[in-house]
Amino acid sequence: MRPTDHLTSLCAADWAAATRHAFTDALADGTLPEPLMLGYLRQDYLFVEDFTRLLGAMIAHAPSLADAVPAGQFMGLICGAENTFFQRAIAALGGDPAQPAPPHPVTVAFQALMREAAGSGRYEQMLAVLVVAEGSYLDWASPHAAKSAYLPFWFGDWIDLHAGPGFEGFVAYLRGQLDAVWTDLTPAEQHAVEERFTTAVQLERAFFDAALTGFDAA
Ligand SMILES: Cc1ncc(CN)c(N)n1
Repeated sequence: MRPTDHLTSLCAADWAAATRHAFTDALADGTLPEPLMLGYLRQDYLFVEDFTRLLGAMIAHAPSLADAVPAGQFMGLICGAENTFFQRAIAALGGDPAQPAPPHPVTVAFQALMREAAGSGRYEQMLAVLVVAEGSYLDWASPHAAKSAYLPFWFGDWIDLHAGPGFEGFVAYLRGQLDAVWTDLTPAEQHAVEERFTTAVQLERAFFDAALTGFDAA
């Protein structure tokens, strides 16, 4: 079994819940109330800030230029099209993208996880969080890719950013990086990756649970 399949198998119920969630089902149907999407995007913009720093740390720790280039290209997407999406969508839904939301406890927990991974100095720890963050989004968004063109852009573009051959290739690259380093890790290091990975999946699930309830209600 691939190491990244082993990691997913450790938290299969949470993975399934995070990738087949009522929040994303409603988003893809276009029935998600706009205030819930706005609350989600304002919290997720806080997530993206620390995600960007984590990706930067991962690039800094990549073993070679070839190992770093796909992540460097993805950084351009995050700081380009995705950042612009947040600003456009939050404004269109009635928010102010220049006013950060008060962070919800789930967002705070996710920020802490990403900062710990980024500060660990350990490539595999950084990859554990990145594989979850991008792999879980690929899994929920891909089945809905054909619907995106018929949705308001704040739903449709969010699906498009997480589906399609380019994003599939990026997730495959992240998984390949983690798979490649796994066998050289000590049992303690592998256990630390398992902890980081399963915690990240729990938080992905909790993030969508909170988004469905309404972040602003917290
Ligand atoms: C919480 C969360 N996890 C993952 C992603 C995918 N980039 C995201 N935008 N937000």
